[in-house]
Amino acid sequence: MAQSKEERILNFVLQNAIKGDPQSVVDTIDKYCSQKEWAMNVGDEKGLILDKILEETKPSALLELGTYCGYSAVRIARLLKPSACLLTIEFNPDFAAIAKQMIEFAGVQDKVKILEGPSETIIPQLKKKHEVDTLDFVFLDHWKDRYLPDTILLLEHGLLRKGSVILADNVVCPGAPDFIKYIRNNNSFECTNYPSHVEYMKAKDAMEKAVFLG
Ligand SMILES: Oc1cc(-c2ccc(F)cc2)cc2nccnc12
Ligand SMILES: [Mg+2]
Repeated sequence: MAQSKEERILNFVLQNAIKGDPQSVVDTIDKYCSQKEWAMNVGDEKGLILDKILEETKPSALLELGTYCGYSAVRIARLLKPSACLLTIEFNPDFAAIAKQMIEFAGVQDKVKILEGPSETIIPQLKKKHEVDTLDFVFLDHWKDRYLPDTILLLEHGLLRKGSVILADNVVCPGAPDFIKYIRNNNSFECTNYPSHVEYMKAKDAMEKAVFLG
């Protein structure tokens, strides 16, 4: 069976990165995806914005929507304190299987838990099934038409607290206009836009940070 692009990315990491070194895994994925095959990782340019917001927030309970190959899960986990935990939801089982191996190779498996399935099913289970109280940080990087409904689900299920940070990738390209319209007009959120570019490309993109005010 022909290898998928995601399998090629994983194999390149397994053969070229340093086992147990998350920075080398991040750098190796960026090298492959900028030089060989484009893939929808948040990438190095937007990754630095993500790093900075994580270092400011110092979160303990984190949720990511859209694991893909595990690039941002490894990128996030490398900055977390030992007691912190990142839950990452991935709908596609093939992607989830790749991400699991990527996260284990990077050595961050103790801080990351992959939840396989649709976000609309898993988010309502976070409190009772996954022992979440409230989330300090949420990274939205899945299908853009799920950003708004999943944000509303987080609110409805009491998963946000005063100061919770939501960071959304791709608010320019591919874009999430309904999410942006909602979050910027909702007085319970303080929004900041971070202009950038599509990963590994010159095309414009941006990230949006929304702090929940309670
Ligand atoms: O970061 C991203 C970029 C793109 C994407 C696709 C095609 C283009 F032409 C440009 C950008 C899609 C994404 N889907 C889910 C999560 N993240 C994505
Ligand atoms: Mg993205």
